[in-house]
Amino acid sequence: MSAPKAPYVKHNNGTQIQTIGLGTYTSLGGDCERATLHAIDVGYRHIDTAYFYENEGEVGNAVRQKIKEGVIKRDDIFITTKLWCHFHEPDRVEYACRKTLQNFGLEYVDLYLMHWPYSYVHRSDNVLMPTDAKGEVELSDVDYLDTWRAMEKLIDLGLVKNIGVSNFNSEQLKRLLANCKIKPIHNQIECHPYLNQRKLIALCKEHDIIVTAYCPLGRPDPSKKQPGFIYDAKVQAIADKYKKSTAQVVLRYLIEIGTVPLPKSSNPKRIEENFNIFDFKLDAADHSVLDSYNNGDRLVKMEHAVKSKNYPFHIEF
Ligand SMILES: NC(=O)C1=CN([C@@H]2O[C@H](COP(=O)(O)OP(=O)(O)OC[C@H]3O[C@@H](n4cnc5c(N)ncnc54)[C@H](OP(=O)(O)O)[C@@H]3O)[C@@H](O)[C@H]2O)C=CC1
Ligand SMILES: O=C1CO[C@H](CO)[C@@H](O)[C@@H]1O
Repeated sequence: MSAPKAPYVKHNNGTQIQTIGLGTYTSLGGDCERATLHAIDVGYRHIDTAYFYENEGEVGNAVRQKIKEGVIKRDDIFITTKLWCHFHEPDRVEYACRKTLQNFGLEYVDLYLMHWPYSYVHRSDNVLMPTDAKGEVELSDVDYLDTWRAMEKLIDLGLVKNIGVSNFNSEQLKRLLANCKIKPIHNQIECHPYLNQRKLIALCKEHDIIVTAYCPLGRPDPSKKQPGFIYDAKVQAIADKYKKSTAQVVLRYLIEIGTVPLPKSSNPKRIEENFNIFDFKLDAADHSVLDSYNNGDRLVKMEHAVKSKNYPFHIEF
């Protein structure tokens, strides 16, 4: 299968990242491996996973198989994974990263993100959401600056090529930028027409931080009363104009407003569809329609962490 071309964004440090990545959250039980294999054949060179998704092994199997088949070399593909909240104590960070690399069966990852700015207590490596007797998630108060300093060391150790953050708000980003040796190259945030994040994107751009957009399709669900914007008539009208699907229109929108979307799919046809977006461009009128959906609705609220001083969603952006 010949791979269609997808553009790359370039960071000031020389790192290049394909402007679309395969999301993998909830891809499990072989689906993630099959999805990653297919995505690589289709032309994806950017895969997003996390320790929390419990599928790093499946991503690693697929990547190693494609390297073995000669389809890609290791440095053709950009793999992002994330440090989970129970590994934030600085003396757990290197251990967590090595464990992740073991899961992948790889020697390094291209990007290691701090998944959230808040932290949990560590009960065991496999207890991802530790809860107390009342069933409440046990938060801890590790300062993300301390976690970050431990992440900086991973670069010198050769375990990761780049480091970044996820779900950081504007104040957390500014505090981190003012107190770090190595600046984050990424902030991965929820971004879609209901929450288009213009202000946070602008701040990131100012500081040379690439924004990856999670939930780019808004986790559509046709069985729901409110199935999501990809089922909306106004988005359908734009899609008809370009002979594209509504998902393709939304992914283009996210690229054109300055993000790198990470659509998750484990369906071969949709994996192809989501990549086939580099032969059209939206016009100003389309942007106005898509901008009009921006009502601030967040899908991922993580309300169990609202009492943490590092909960990111108490402020506007
Ligand atoms: N840093 C963070 O805190 C977070 C990061 N993420 C990352 O972002 C990725 C994307 O976000 P996610 O939450 O998965 O949500 P998405 O918005 O990507 O939605 C995924 C859903 O959309 C369906 N879908 C995919 N393509 C299409 C299409 N073309 N038409 C119709 N339906 C489609 C998928 O079904 P199917 O598989 O059947 O195609 C799946 O049900 C995650 O997988 C993860 O990698 C996500 C949340 C938080
Ligand atoms: O990456 C993630 C996937 O979505 C989850 C919520 O549904 C988040 O907990 C997590 O940050």
